[in-house]
Amino acid sequence: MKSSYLAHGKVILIGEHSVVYGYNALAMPIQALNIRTDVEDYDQLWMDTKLYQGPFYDAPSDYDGLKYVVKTMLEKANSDEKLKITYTGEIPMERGLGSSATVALGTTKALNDYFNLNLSEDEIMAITNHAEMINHGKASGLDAATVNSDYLVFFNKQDGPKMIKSKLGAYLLIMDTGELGNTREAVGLVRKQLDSSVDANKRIERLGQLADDTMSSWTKHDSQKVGQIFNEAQDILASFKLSTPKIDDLRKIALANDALGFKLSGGGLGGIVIAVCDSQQTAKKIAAKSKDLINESWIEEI
Ligand SMILES: C[C@@](O)(CCO)CC(=O)[O-]
Repeated sequence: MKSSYLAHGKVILIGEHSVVYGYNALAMPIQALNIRTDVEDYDQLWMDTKLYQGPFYDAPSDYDGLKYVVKTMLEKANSDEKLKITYTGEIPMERGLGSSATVALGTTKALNDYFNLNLSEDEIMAITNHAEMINHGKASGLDAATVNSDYLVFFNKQDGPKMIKSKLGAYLLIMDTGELGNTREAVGLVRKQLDSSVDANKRIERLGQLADDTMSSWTKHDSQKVGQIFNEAQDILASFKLSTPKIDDLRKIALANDALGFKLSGGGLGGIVIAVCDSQQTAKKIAAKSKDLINESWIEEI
């Protein structure tokens, strides 16, 4: 017997970090980046990824979220079946592209099919979110919701995801700095500042407001305004020490070459950055000018 599930990555447009504290955020799926999870019977419980091939529970601690998913699903199926779980495709890890949520969701859904468990969407998301908690210490649920959506997601912890089908009428340039951004560390760094500074709390609140402002500008197709909001959000994220010298350099290049706005995306401390552009040509020009600083880039119509 065999089952498989293809899950895609995500990019946070605005609201990273503030979403952990209950504010709204906006994130979009990236269909071009995806990972397929295949489950089949085998002579032992086995993991097969590009970076690790071996007994599932002996995998490095980076995979602790997945170990939780497999253990939970085997318990729900009341099974001790030996399985080989193979992950194919690539989403660069620790970049804010949702790789951990993608494989957690893919594993939960593939095992749900394999064992015919018929779990509800809520049960599947609860397992995926718990894996994300294990991976990141504190997870808002935004990543899991977005890798499970084919549309833009407006999200807060209380109400969950709301699908947004309208387009802004612009292009999003996504650039991978190649620097590993550790989400657990980034979330902890913000937490520490919030615990000791009233001003830090005001800045997080403002970040939440900026997500609301983005949503209203989005429905008015006001890409200039969204660009301005991105720039302010980047200033706030940088004030929490989540930016890096490379991100700061990329910002200068993007803004000097007609980007409407620029910010980091995801946990920060490296990872990906995003720029809103009025045309595909502008996005391509910025990517070309940034080529010595980045690993890869993608352009999405938004
Ligand atoms: C930094 C953060 O807001 C996004 C990580 O992709 C954490 C979270 O939402 O769980």
